[in-house]
Amino acid sequence: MKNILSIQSHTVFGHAGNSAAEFPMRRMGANVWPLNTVQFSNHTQYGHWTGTVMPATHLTDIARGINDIDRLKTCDAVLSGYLGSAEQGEQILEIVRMVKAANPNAWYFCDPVMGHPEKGCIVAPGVAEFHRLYALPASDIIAPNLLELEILSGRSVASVDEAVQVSRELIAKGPKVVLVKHLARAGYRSDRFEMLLITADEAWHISRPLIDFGVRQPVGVGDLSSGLLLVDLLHGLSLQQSLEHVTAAVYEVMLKTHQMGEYELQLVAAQNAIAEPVQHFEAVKL
Ligand SMILES: Nc1ncnc2c1ncn2[C@@H]1O[C@H](COP(=O)(O)OP(=O)(O)O)[C@@H](O)[C@H]1O
Ligand SMILES: Cc1ncc(COP(=O)(O)O)c(C=O)c1O
Ligand SMILES: [Mg+2]
Repeated sequence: MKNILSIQSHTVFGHAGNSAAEFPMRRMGANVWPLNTVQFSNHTQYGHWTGTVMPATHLTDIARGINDIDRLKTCDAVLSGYLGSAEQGEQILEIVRMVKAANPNAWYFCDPVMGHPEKGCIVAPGVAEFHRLYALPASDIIAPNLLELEILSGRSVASVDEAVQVSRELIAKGPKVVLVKHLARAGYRSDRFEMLLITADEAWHISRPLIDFGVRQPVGVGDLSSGLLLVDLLHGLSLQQSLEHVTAAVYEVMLKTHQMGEYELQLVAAQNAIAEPVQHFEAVKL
């Protein structure tokens, strides 16, 4: 069994952060150790929420406790996502160092959640800078959406070719794999949802249909995509197989959510389709 220390938000109601990633990762057969950066009533795109941002040292305190019982050496990957404060970022990198000291083969998978002015995802000040300056070089795999790719690289990205080029610039700074989770306006077509999976010498493109959710787009899609990709790669799937599985599984969740007329991702209802999607999309090597 693979063990994943997943450091993200927890929403008591609905699905974002760990509340979007934990169950699907388990459903795919990985052990998940959820470590929550915040405990909120609901995700921030509702516009208001209640709850608490964990003190930054709470994160290292928990990791130290796992080290004290000598289990950190069984951790195969640290996954980070939505942070409650920039200070938490420093502690997460300390945790990555602790895990890698205990298991030199462990990976650090960073989903650089930065907030989204148009969508209304709200993230604390300093978190974007933390991801650009410190998390990027420390990561083994990084999974930005288009805006995050532009902020990480300091470059504007208007096409698939540019996205590949800029991803390779990120790879030169640390990570070995870049997942561009949503190409949006930089994709080939405006009526498709497109992603890229890039290494130093491979680039894979995939696309699936867009579903009309109106103005209320479901949240947590990125968190779900990152979690599933990490499990697939840990299980030894190829880049192509992993990208195809993530795309189909997330599409199944989106379809189920739309069919049920819900705003929150219907992860439990779609669980069998996450594990064995009926949908299939082919990744194309660029
Ligand atoms: N098939 C689909 N049809 C319509 N919208 C989709 C589909 N798949 C994903 N989305 C939407 O695309 C957006 C992806 O968000 P984005 O900001 O690019 O990444 P992240 O989820 O990491 O924030 C989300 O708002 C999600 O609801
Ligand atoms: C608490 C919380 N966690 C995580 C996210 C990230 O969600 P997504 O996967 O859509 O980027 C959000 C977005 O609003 C959020 O409010
Ligand atoms: Mg995201």
